[in-house]
Amino acid sequence: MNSPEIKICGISDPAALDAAIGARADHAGLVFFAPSPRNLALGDARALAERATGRIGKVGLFVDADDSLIADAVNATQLDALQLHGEETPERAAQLKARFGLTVWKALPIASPADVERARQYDDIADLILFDAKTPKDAALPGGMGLRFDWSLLSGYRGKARWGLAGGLTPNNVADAIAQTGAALVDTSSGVESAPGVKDVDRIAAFCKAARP
Ligand SMILES: O=C(O)c1ccccc1NCC(=O)[C@H](O)[C@H](O)COP(=O)(O)O
Repeated sequence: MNSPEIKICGISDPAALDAAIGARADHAGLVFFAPSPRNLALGDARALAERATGRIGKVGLFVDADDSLIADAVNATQLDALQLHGEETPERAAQLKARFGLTVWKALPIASPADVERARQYDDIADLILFDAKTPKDAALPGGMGLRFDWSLLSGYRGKARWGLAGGLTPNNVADAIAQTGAALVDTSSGVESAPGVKDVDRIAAFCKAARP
């Protein structure tokens, strides 16, 4: 089994951050999307980022955000990466990469082979493609809903960019997900929570141990 990088997304309190760091996760996801139960006010994000810097990667999560929101978040937290989780086009992703000079992850919602094929449009732009489960059209969130997709859809994927797997990953299924897909990174949010937006430090530890025994 390959040893993938681990991202714990939707970190919103110091105990969860310390648990991710203690479990040797590689990235902490900080959500800047108001409808999310994990959304961070800039002041809270700044405090978490100060605790994280030098100990874990800081990935800012945005959904079709304008430059000013991204700039405010970057200035407050010195993000290491931007995760674009909306309808951002390759051109928008390239524009943000040029403006902020940061690593750019593009999340793609997956439910069909055609959805996977879209990754090719970001091949020379995104530093990582994050394959995530497509959420229902009327869903409040485009991610972070604990939904899985059919991992076999990725078996034929041969893009240039590194790619990661998200969507419904838990301590109980992440080892299978890695074995089945060979993902270079695994990402979870709901799967390590006791309630939406409430991270469970024991589940964070269990997820990281299962992903990287
Ligand atoms: O986490 C959120 O609240 C969120 C809101 C809006 C867009 C994306 C969001 N999360 C992005 C992530 O990277 C999640 O970790 C990913 O979607 C997997 O979430 P889950 O299925 O809950 O593990």
